[in-house]
Amino acid sequence: MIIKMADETFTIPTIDIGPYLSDPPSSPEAAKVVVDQVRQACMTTGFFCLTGHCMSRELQRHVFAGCEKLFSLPLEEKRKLRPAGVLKNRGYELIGAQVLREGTLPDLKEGFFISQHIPSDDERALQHPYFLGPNIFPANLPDDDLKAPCERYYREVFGLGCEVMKILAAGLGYGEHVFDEFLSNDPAGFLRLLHYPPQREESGEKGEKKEQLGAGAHTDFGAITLLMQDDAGGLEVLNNSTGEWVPIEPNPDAFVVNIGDMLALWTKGVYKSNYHRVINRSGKDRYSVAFFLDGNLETQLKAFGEDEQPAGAGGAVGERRVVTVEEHMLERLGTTYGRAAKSVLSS
Ligand SMILES: O=C(O)CCC(=O)C(=O)O
Ligand SMILES: [Fe+2]
Repeated sequence: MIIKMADETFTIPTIDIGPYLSDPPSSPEAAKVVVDQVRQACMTTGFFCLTGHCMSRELQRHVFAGCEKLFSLPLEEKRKLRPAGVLKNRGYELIGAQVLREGTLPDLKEGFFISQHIPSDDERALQHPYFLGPNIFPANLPDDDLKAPCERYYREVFGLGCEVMKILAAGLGYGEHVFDEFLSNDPAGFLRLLHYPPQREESGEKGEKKEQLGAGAHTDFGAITLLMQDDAGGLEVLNNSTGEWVPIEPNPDAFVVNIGDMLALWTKGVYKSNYHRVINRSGKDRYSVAFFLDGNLETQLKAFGEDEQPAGAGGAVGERRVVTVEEHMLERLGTTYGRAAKSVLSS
């Protein structure tokens, strides 16, 4: 019998970025330590817990309180919160709408997307109707319960995400302006408020049912993700060399930051976009808020230091085509949500 030992080299560090952010600046040496720690995390697990940020605990609590109120609305109210037209990533996402891992049951979670509010007749929304458009909020929740804290949180977490991108740029060696274009032209970013009902570890008899997860194993599509989780726990990261799922313990002071597929592509896999999943074994409801930094929809995704290469999905074999951020996002969203539709149809 082979007994798998826990791999102590697979650690998800907690990195205090305070010395990098501090105003007046702390010593260049202290800022460099932050840059190096972040680079190391990106090259190994692709995950770190970020502390030393300026977001207030009060705002975070306010957003979580908003999540509870939103998700406890009657289902028929939540179902109405769907965007018009082709706009994705706004409004309510039903339990079971997404299958992140092929072969598993639809995820046991419900979500709600918020982004920058852009009126539907705005030129930017007309040009990018899939990702730029108006936010949707439930009419029967006071603005102060959900809209106001979430809009403020969105602005602040976006700012924090941009700071993380600066730290990444400082460690990458392609110059401090390497992400300037990506972060220009109304860069896209999305908040996803998430609710995971409690679940039993195994649903159904062994072998009879497919695996049920809160969120199936997946990598994130964008550049980076900043996640605020409550105290329920359940987020796990894959240690590829042992196959073990490593929990990320909740820390109210920390954002969980992870590298997404775009950074892996830019760095040709030097920065890891790692698999993670959620199983809510806490016996109570779990809430989390993910912020995905997806950037300038027109940016072409190609590895740093290369003029052109086939990137992402969508390019035919042998065709040297570079996809844009928008094409990449559409392809990834199409795959995971398409799977859920198939799974519902076949169940
Ligand atoms: O809820 C979590 O802890 C993780 C969510 C997640 O991985 C995602 O939405 O991509
Ligand atoms: Fe994720």
